[in-house]
Formats: sequence, C-alpha cells, structure tokens
Amino acid sequence: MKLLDVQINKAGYEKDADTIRNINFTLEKGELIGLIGPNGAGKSTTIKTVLGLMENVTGTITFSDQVRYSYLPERPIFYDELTLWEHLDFVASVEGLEQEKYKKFAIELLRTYKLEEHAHQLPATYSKGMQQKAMLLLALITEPDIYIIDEPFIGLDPRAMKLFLTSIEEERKRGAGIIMSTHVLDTAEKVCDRFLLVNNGELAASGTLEEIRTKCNLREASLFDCFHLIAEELVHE
Ligand SMILES: Nc1ncnc2c1ncn2[C@@H]1O[C@H](COP(=O)(O)OP(=O)(O)OP(=O)(O)O)[C@@H](O)[C@H]1O
Repeated sequence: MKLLDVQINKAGYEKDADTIRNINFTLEKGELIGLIGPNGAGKSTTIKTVLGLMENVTGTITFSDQVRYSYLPERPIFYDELTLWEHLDFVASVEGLEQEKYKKFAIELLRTYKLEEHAHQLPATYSKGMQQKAMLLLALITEPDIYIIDEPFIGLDPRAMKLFLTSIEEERKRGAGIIMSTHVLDTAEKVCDRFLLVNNGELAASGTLEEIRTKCNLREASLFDCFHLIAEELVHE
C-alpha cells in the first residue's frame, strides 16, 4: 500500500531557484528508503519539501488518506523549559494518545533507551546522543505511519545505534514506512530496501542495491563504491 507519493518538479530557497529538480518517488507500507548523496546534494531540501516547509515548490507531495508522519530532524529540537517526561506528555496530548496506554509505552521506551533516570531532567542538558535518543522516543511514542529521518546515526554510541535499528525494524514490521537520509553507507546498505541517490539536486540513481550496481556496471560493489562513482559523475545515462 502506498503511503506517500512525491513528485517534485523543482524546489528552492528563493523564487525561481531550483535547488532540487525532478525528484520523484513513492513510499510503500513497511518500506525503508535510504536518501543518500554528498554534502550539499539536496537531501535535507528534499526532506523539507516533503514536509511542506519549502515555499518555492512546483510538483506534488501526496500523503495517503489518514497517514500520520513523524519527523526526526538532524539536530534535535526541544522546549528549554520542559523535561523529557513533559515533552512526552505534550506529544501525547497533541496526538490524542490514550493516557494509560501511552504511559506504559513511554516507561517501556525510557527503560529500553536507558533514559528512565533522566526522564525528569531537561533534554536541553542531555548529551548529544541522549538528545537523539529522546527525539526518537518522542517519535516512537506516536506510532506514526511514516518516519522521515534526517541523519540519525551521528552521535549515537554502538549500543544506541543497535537499539535504533531494532526500533525501526519493529516499526517496519508494524507497517510504518521510513525515509532516512544518512552518510553511514555501510549501515544503509544493510538495512534499506531501496535508495535515492541525490547529486547536484537531482536523482542520480534510485532503486535497490542490485539496480544501483547495474547502473554503475559494478556487479559486486558496495553502496559506498557505487556512491563514489555516481557522486564523481562517472556514471552517465
Ligand atoms: N536555508 C537555506 N537557504 C539557502 N540555501 C540553502 C539553505 N539550506 C541549504 N541550502 C543550499 O541548498 C543546497 C542543498 O543543501 P541541503 O542541505 O539540501 O544538502 P544535503 O544533501 O542535506 O547536505 P548535507 O549532507 O551536508 O547535510 C546547498 O547548496 C545548500 O547551500
């Protein structure tokens, strides 16, 4: 089942500018799409366009009926005055989550992510990795249909990374679709179903690793090798 249909003709930060062009893809239920590409290629701009945050857009972004999404930004954002527990309460009330159920789930998540002892502290005072885990918790608690995640791995220790990967795997099994931008290609290669490789604001390649290998004419290559070939523009249509 299709959760999201993205047909970006162009999008930019100023009128008539086109930072990204012709980025078209769909996201299916249970699917994990890796959004990859060099610095400045247009990954975050693509995410902002999908989120409806760009003003100068031609094209269409269509979320299927009743689909709810959660966005995990690259840099965590919190309210300075609220503890993590108060953030969870806030999200639960905005999303209309059922009190009993969400509290039980929140305690479980806090325990799993080793944040239970910090639940009544201000996330603004957390370490970087703790802040990222806290952001993830605030997304997980809402059980959205879609996760839009901008570079989740920077700052997570190996244990937190494993927890994160387990959580997203469980969410996929529940049926959630995920778009995740990342530079951590060896992990992306292992966990993503498909890739969108953005270069110079355009989709330079897309598809499964196998399809990307075929495009690069590299049969056994890693995503890392394909990435370099495409980013160096050594692969042509
Ligand atoms: N707020 C902004 N205003 C104007 N230009 C911007 C803005 N944010 C990004 N850009 C420009 O848009 C282009 C694409 O940037 P974007 O942030 O989408 O890249 P990215 O692929 O996410 O890069 P990175 O891997 O470094 O995060 C770059 O040329 C960048 O300078």
